[in-house]
Amino acid sequence: MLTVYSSDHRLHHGVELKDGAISASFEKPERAETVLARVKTVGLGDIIAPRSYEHSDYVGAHSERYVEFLANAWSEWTATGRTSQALPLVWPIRGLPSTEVPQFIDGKLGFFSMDAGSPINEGTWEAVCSSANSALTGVDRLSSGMRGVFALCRPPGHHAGREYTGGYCYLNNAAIAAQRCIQQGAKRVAVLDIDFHHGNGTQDIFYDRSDVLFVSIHGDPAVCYPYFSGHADERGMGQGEGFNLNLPLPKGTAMAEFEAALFDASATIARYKADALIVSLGVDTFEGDPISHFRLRSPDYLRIGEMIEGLGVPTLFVMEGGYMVDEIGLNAVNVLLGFEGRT
Ligand SMILES: NCCCCCC(=O)NO
Ligand SMILES: [Zn+2]
Repeated sequence: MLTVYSSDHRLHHGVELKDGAISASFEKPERAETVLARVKTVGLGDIIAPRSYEHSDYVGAHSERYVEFLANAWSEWTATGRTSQALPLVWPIRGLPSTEVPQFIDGKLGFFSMDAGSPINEGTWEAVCSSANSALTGVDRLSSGMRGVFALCRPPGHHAGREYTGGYCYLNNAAIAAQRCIQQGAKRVAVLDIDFHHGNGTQDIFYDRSDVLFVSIHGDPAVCYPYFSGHADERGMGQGEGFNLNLPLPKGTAMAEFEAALFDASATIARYKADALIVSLGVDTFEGDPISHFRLRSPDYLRIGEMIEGLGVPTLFVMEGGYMVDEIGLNAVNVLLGFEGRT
C-alpha cells in the first residue's frame, strides 16, 4: 500500500490546556514519526511526498474566509507583538448576539474555533497544508486505480468543521479528500470514522448532503469529548437526512462491542454503494491511550482492517488520533495490514 507523508508536520509543536494548566500537547511530532517507522519496518509499500495544492482545493469542505483566517492567523497574532502560541479565549456561544467576524485576531480566534485545543504557532499553517496535501495526493493516487492508499496526516483533521478548528485539528483532511472525490466525478463517497472521538467536524461539513455519507463509531459524547455532537439521533438534515450515522459506545468498550458496531456501520456503507471510502483512522481506541476510554488491543486492528476491506471499495486511510506513541505505529499499520490480508 502506498503511503503519502510529509516531514513538514514537524514544523508544528502544539501546547494544550489540560486540567487547568498549559502543557506540551499529546498531539506531538513523534506520533507521525513512529507510524512512518512502522510503515518502513513492515514494508507496507512506497512512501511519497505530497504534491502541492492551492488553498482553493481546501474550499468546498471549508469556507474561503476560514481558509484565509488560518493562512493569516500567525502573522496577525505576531503583529500584536506576541510570540507565544495563539490560543482563543472567548467564543460566540448561545446568548451572545453578534454573528459578525471580529476584526481583531483575538476575536477571530474565538469565532473560528470550538475549543482551545488547536494552538497556532510559526510552523502550524505549513504543517497543516502538508497534511491536507497528503490526503489530496492520496485521492489522486486512488483515482489512478489503487485499491488502498494511506495518507499519514499530521496534524489530524476530523474535529475541524467548515469554519472552525478544534481538538488538535485545523483543516479537515478526510473531508477535503471526500470533497475531491466528488469533484473528480464520484457520485457517492462514504466517510467511516473509527477514531475514539466523534468526528464532529466531518459531520458538520456534510450534514446537509446526501453525496457524502458520514458514519462514526466513538465514545458516548454524554461523557466523552467533544461532548456536544455524536449522539445517535443526529441523522443529517435537509437533503442529508439519513446520510449521517453515529454509533456512540460506552467507556470501556472492547473489541466485541466495537466489532458489532463496525458490522452495523459496514452494512450501512454497503447499502449506500459508495464509489470511494475515506477512513478517518484514529487508533486512540487502544486500551493504553492516555486520553481515551476504549479497550481495543493491537491484534484487533488487523480484524478492523479486514472488515473495511470487505466493503470492496477503493479506500483512502487518513491518519487521525492515537496518543500511546509506543504503540501507535503497530496499531495504525495493523489496520492497513489487515486491509491487505497480511494478518
Ligand atoms: N484536547 C481534548 C481532546 C482532544 C481529542 C483529540 C482527538 O484525538 N480527536 O480525535
Ligand atoms: Zn481521537
